Amino acid sequence: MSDTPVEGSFRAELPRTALAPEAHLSWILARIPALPAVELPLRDARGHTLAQEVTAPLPLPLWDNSAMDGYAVRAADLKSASAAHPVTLRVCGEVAAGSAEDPPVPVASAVRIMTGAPLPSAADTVVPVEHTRGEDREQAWAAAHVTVLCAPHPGANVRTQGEDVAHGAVLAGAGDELGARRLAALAAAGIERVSVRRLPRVAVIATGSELRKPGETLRRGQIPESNSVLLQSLLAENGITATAVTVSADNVSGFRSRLAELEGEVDIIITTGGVGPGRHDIVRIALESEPDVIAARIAVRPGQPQCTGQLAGGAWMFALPGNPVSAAVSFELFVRPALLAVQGRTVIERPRVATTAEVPWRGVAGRLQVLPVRVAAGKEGLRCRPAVDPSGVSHAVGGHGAADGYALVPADRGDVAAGERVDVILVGP
Ligand SMILES: Nc1nc2c(c(=O)[nH]1)N[C@H]1C(S)=C(S)[C@@H](COP(=O)(O)OP(=O)(O)OC[C@H]3O[C@@H](n4cnc5c(N)ncnc54)[C@H](O)[C@@H]3O)O[C@H]1N2
Ligand code: MOO
Repeated sequence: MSDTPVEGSFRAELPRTALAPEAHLSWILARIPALPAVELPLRDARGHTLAQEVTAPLPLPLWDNSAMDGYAVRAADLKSASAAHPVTLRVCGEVAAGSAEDPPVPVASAVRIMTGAPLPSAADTVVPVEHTRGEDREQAWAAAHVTVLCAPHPGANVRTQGEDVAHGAVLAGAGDELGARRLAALAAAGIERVSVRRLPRVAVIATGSELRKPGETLRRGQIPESNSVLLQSLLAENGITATAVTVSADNVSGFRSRLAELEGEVDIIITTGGVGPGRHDIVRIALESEPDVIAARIAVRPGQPQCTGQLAGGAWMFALPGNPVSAAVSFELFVRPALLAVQGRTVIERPRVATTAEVPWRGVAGRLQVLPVRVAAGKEGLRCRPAVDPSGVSHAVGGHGAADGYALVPADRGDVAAGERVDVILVGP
């Protein structure tokens, strides 16, 4: 019995004209729906993207305060102070961090002050305790009279109100990612809740009748399935926990039922496999009835065949090729930027770093070559070398596992010679 998944006719070819990868990404970004804003407590907002600009409701620092443990003084009282001619001031109070007091500082007097305590209004300068002597040489702090051994600059060791962030200044913009540092800045300014974009709900479906769980006994023709691990992990690297991860056989009706189950449950579906022109390439076949999904051939290697667009059920579909490195490169070029764009992220491109090719390799005429590379730091900057054989990249999941970057060789560049400059995006281990 034939296990051909569908009978009858279907488009057996991908479009002959290849679309530039930039044009394909622009097509996606112009259509993929943006996610709604939600309000979250600051502590739950890490990894989210701000939906609105945030301004500082309080200045940072909140008020003038001490940067040192020492004495709050009037600098004018200490103009003549030096180790040879110390000046003695009367100690008339103490403020610690948390104190609400504002003790007076009469002329020729000082207030003991601790780091972070509000500077008394009558003082303008702090002298660190190390630059003073108390009455008792064994004891650093003075009880009633402190002797100052140097003349401080007016304003020394004072952190002035708003010197870090002025009241009302922009702390973070719409489209900024909330990482640890930004969250701490918002918390310091007294912000408790933020308006962020909801994270995308993403389902992964790996398709292929040859696929078995890693570790399972394999008969001829079967292989351990790896793309779902790849995609689930790439999503996690982008702060997204996959809503559902499934592996399905090459069967059009089974695949369509899975899409129907996911309707309304997810924003984005990422599949791998079955987008080629083969008779069992069921993803492309199942998607032919979707009016807003395109089957495209992209001028890139690897990652050439792609089906993408909005399903009638509402979710956005990224049907990536099954070859493991093709799937990984497709995620990097098209899915990752789209995941950021739907969250309103301002910067969606990864920075490119300049490297030197350690060895020569053949380019891919007429297509962007995305070559997995290993990047190392040398005396003259970064160097890169292919992590896989450049002539057979798309299936080379093993070598790809050791890559930490992708070299981008433009379609019109030709071959790469040893010692030439190559742009690389660093993707990490
Ligand atoms: N006549 C043509 N054949 C092919 C063309 C073409 O233009 N004309 N394009 C080639 C290119 S380029 C690619 S890329 C692939 C796209 O293939 P599919 O998306 O249909 O992927 P499959 O055929 O299902 O699988 C390809 C390959 O990858 C292995 N695979 C698939 N899924 C997984 C998984 N989850 N884990 C591990 N390995 C997986 C699969 O066993 C195949 O070896 O088509 C070319 N052919
Ligand atoms: O375009 Mo395919 O993705 O080369 O392997």
